[in-house]
Amino acid sequence: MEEPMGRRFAVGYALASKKQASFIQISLINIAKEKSIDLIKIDLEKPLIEQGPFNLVIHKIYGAQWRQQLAEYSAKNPNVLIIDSPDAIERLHNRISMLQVVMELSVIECEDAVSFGIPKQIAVYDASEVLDMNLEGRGLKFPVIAKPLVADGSAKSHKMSLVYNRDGLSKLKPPVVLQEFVNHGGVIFKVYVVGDYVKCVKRKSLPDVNEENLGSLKGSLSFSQVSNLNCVERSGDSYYKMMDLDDGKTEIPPMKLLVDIASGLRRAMGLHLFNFDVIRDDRIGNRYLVIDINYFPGYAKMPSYEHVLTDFFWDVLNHTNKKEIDLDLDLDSDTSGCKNEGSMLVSSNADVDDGAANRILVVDEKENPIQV
Ligand SMILES: Nc1ncnc2c1ncn2[C@@H]1O[C@H](COP(=O)(O)OP(=O)(O)OP(=O)(O)O)[C@@H](O)[C@H]1O
Ligand SMILES: O=P(O)(O)O[C@H]1[C@H](O)[C@@H](O)[C@H](OP(=O)(O)O)[C@@H](OP(=O)(O)O)[C@H]1O
Ligand SMILES: [Mg+2]
Ligand SMILES: [Mg+2]
Repeated sequence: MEEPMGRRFAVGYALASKKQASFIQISLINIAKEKSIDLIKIDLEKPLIEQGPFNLVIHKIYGAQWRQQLAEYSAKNPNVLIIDSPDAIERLHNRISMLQVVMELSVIECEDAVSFGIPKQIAVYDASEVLDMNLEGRGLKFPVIAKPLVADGSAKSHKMSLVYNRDGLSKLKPPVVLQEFVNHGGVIFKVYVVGDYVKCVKRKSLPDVNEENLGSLKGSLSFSQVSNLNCVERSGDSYYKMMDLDDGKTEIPPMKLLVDIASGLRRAMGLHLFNFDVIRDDRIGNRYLVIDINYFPGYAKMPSYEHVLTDFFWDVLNHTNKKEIDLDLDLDSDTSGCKNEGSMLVSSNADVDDGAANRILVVDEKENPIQV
């Protein structure tokens, strides 16, 4: 669709400095400009209400103050799109409510023998609960992953531990979620969603745990952001070349399933910009588990993200009114219209020095890297 002559759109972005540095690449600015879209930084030191005018505001900022600013801005500028609503984003800040929504997607029809779900998990709120907890009685068995209950973007919220046995439980600092560790062949699928666009990439994950070795393993092992460990500064295409895993043998989950989950989540959560992590349960061949959902993830790691995001901005800016965008989440029931790409790897990392890429690094209690 051609833009009307002379009409330009302003997209204000409010992002933490690290996110801004990775997302606001010159390539994105230029591609958006060609489509008459100007990306404008929102100054977080000044009241939002004094900035603009914007046609669309995108944001990933935490806290009550920012929510208040958005509410005031929205009240004064009811026709400006805010993507996404802070209330809708909030659900992803708690690892229980985050995955609960997956369980509510009961309408998805799967091909023969293909199923999806979430790992068994329980929330532990109090340190005293941990010590005499009967895991088995609560439907869990070792090993489990302990994840901070709160997923608020802080470094702390990404600090996890793989707990092999009862000894490992004593070190936990509730509130945490204890989630069954599911062997999945060391590969994770990251499914990026941008409106109705869906893209799946493969990354390295934690290696499988052999049940026979459980007795001999020390209590627990700490780790953080495993799937981002090979992340390098973006330069040209090198970001995703380094990170995407081209092991030549792991097939991605059926794309129809991923697109259906993506559009189900989009509607159920009322969000346009997120990704979700999927593993294949090694115990049951065609069972896929959603283990994490992230708001406004690292899109710059997604091939051609500049075009994908620019097309998305263009689409939402050209809906005739704001209501239509909000309703789009509920009314767009035809998933066959989703733009998705069946195969994940646009690039091969065969030409990349794979020395580091072949290792999974975890950190011990004192943050020393260990190789597993
Ligand atoms: N239930 C599970 N079974 C097996 N491995 C898991 C499980 N949950 C998490 N993992 C592993 O731990 C890693 C981190 O878990 P998770 O994605 O929940 O953390 P996160 O810090 O929120 O990640 P992100 O950086 O994607 O936000 C995953 O990428 C995967 O390698
Ligand atoms: O720190 P928080 O607010 O939790 O957000 C992170 C997400 O949790 C991660 O999922 C993002 O990495 P991926 O895009 O590889 O999933 C990660 O991407 P980034 O490190 O490239 O910004 C972050 O968006
Ligand atoms: Mg994750
Ligand atoms: Mg996460």
